Amino acid sequence: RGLQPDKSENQLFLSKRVVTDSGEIDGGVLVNKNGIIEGIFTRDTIDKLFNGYDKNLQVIDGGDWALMAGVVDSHVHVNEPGRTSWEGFVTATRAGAAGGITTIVDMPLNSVPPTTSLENLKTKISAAKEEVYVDVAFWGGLVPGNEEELQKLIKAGVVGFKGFLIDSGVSEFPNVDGDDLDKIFTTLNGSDIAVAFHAELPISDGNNSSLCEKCENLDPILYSTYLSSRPPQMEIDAATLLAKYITKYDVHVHVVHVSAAGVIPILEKAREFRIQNGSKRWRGGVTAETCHHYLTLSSEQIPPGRTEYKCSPPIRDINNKLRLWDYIKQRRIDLIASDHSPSVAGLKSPDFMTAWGGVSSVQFGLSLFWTEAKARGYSLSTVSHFLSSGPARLAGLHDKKGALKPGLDADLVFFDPDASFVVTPDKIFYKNKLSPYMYKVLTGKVMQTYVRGRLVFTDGQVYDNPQGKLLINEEELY
Ligand SMILES: NC(=O)N[C@H]1NC(=O)NC1=O
Ligand SMILES: [Zn+2]
Ligand SMILES: [Zn+2]
Repeated sequence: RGLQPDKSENQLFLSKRVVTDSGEIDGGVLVNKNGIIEGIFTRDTIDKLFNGYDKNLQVIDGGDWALMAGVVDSHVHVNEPGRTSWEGFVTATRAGAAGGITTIVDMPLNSVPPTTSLENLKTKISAAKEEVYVDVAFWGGLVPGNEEELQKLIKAGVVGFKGFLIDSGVSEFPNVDGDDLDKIFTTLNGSDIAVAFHAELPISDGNNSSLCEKCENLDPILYSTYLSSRPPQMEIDAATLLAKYITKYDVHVHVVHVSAAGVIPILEKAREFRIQNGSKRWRGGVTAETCHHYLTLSSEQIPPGRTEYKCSPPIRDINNKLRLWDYIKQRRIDLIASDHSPSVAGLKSPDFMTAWGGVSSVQFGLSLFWTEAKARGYSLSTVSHFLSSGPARLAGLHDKKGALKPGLDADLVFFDPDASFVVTPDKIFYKNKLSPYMYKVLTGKVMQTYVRGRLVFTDGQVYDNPQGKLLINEEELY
């Protein structure tokens, strides 16, 4: 596919279902030449204001397709440079475009080097700069001893920091422990940005804290063996530790990929303490994310040897999944992301104990969430709340991204909420065509994606000339 049409005109996107924060309207979104939303109008107003339409106005009529804010996926492991055979900026952002994702936020680990210093961020940026199909922002990484890099990374425009409380699976990104946490929280006290944690703590049984003492005699081909090696208590213990820091320091703490539902009340108690003490931060500066795989899948349905389902924390039982959905309903979870953490097929051998932990799903988030959400009676506004505005708010991008509102970037998706499709390898744009959703039927299909008013995906194809930008402070880098 060649070049897309120039964006030299104002545009009017029409839809019978324009999805705003407060519900759907029959109307349109006016976008200026710079790709910024000028206004949202009802059909009546459009007929009056744009009577006969201006010659210089390009009208794009989606008809019955819903018009939504682009998805912001705040949790994507792009892995470039260093593990580019696992994923890369070209493939991850093309997959994003095909999935209605208009901004991804890259995780600091699995790339070599990891994003733990300003120099390393520059290395990553030179890899990303060549070609991105949607906008890309960056998390910085927290590892033992990199405190002096944090302010530099903030200046360079990282959206926040991410650290592990348990082995990360890659040796160049060691986890942080008690002493490191004291330093990190002291260094970042009062800062605006979020500090995100992979929140599992190893269970210590006294003298040995191996992850799988008791599982050694169990069959590693069975999912249940892996599941029993990472019980909910590991997430509960980590959340309890973070709650202590939340009450001591003024830092936005975000827990990524909550699987164990019991984490949520612990974080809420810590948030309540913050709010009682006058915190003016969004959600008291305590937020929780869960992922599509925890809301879509459950442990009972994972076949032996199918390690494309392996991730950490693990996918738990159906009761846990239903509790997470209750928290979604009650808006006690703040956002949903993919945690797309791919690898090459060779690392996904049938042994659950040794296979790479990570699910690939960037590109399918919108349809995955809608498949479950529609069946539960949720609106598309709810979808945008969890997939667009929540993640944009976490990443501090809410003045540019995440909603259909005047002044924000015209990152738009035409979504057919009634269509369905089967996930097949030929539809996948990310690099390694592995997925726990392979051959599953999903409801809701991304028809077109626009980044700042520019068409990047249509008719199942991504346009060849990339329109994405890196969301960094370029002038602070060189
Ligand atoms: N290193 C890495 O990406 N780990 C991720 N994979 C996963 O399943 N959970 C993670 O945190
Ligand atoms: Zn993680
Ligand atoms: Zn992750």
